Amino acid sequence: MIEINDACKSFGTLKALDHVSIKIPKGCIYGVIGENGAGKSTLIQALVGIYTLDEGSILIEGQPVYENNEVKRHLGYVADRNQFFKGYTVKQMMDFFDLAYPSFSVEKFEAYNKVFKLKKNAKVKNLSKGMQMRLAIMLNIAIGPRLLVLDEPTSGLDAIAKKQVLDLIISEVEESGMTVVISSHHLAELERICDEVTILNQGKVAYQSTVDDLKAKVKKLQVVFEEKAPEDLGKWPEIVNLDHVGSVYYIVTDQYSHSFEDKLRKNGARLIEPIGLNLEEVFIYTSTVERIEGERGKDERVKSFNKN
Ligand SMILES: Nc1ncnc2c1ncn2[C@@H]1O[C@H](COP(=O)(O)OP(=O)(O)OP(=O)(O)O)[C@@H](O)[C@H]1O
Repeated sequence: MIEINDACKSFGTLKALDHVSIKIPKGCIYGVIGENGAGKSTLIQALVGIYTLDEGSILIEGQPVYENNEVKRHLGYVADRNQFFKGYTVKQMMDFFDLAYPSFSVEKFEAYNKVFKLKKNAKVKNLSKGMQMRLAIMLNIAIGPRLLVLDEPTSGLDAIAKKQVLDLIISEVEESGMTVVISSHHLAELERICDEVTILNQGKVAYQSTVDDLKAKVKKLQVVFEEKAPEDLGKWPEIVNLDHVGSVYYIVTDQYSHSFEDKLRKNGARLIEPIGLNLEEVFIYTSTVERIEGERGKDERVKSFNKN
């Protein structure tokens, strides 16, 4: 279990993390998603013990991670830009990891490399960005980590390599029960592999949910009203985006339920048809809504979009 409690981190006056709290169950694949500059890398670097926090705490299985070698021994970290030793070959990097991590398995590395096919005598600096990313992922999974943290692991990978990387992560989680934290703005990929996600927006938690819940609550509805749409429709608290083409209204809600449909019907809706949303669209709609944690943890919402 990983507990991120009220994490705050500023760079000068910029709040890169603003009271972020996340609980990650063991064996979970957890997605941290957000736009450029949302704070994903800052959170990840605090999680792996590179940054200290200004306020709050991060505990991995009850232990702080910063300057804690015992915790770091069981932690794999794939950064968005990985640092390798200049002039080292793939084999030398493997030997280095074998020396540094008691749990590193050369056999596992060799098995992964049957899929990823890196030349062992190739110099790492001569590998493409995608190949370097594959190497970093193989090295870190071969540690057999309890926690694997990946910052934008699929950036720079072609479609086939992306699938291979994500499939490898899923099969390792199934086999070893490790916990994975993965950041990305490639949401379509996370949707496939993640159990839970936190959406960050300007350093704050904008949304936090299981992927299934998120998709069940955030829905786009196509609605036709008997006569005119209610005057105040754009002000309804359940609605995060509203559009219409002629008499057809497109309503995005982040509080979908049968009672919301009943409310629409009581207000003259004659036809209500859900339209599928993928996580990418869910992200776009929810990141326009800032959530402010109230004193008792109750969500109070400020809607930043322009209501019709
Ligand atoms: N070392 C630093 N010094 C100053 N500002 C920083 C530093 N690291 C990050 N920031 C700022 O903090 C904010 C969050 O950055 P961060 O890299 O965590 O975002 P991100 O969500 O990972 O973005 P991206 O998807 O572009 O990688 C940004 O405004 C960034 O400019």
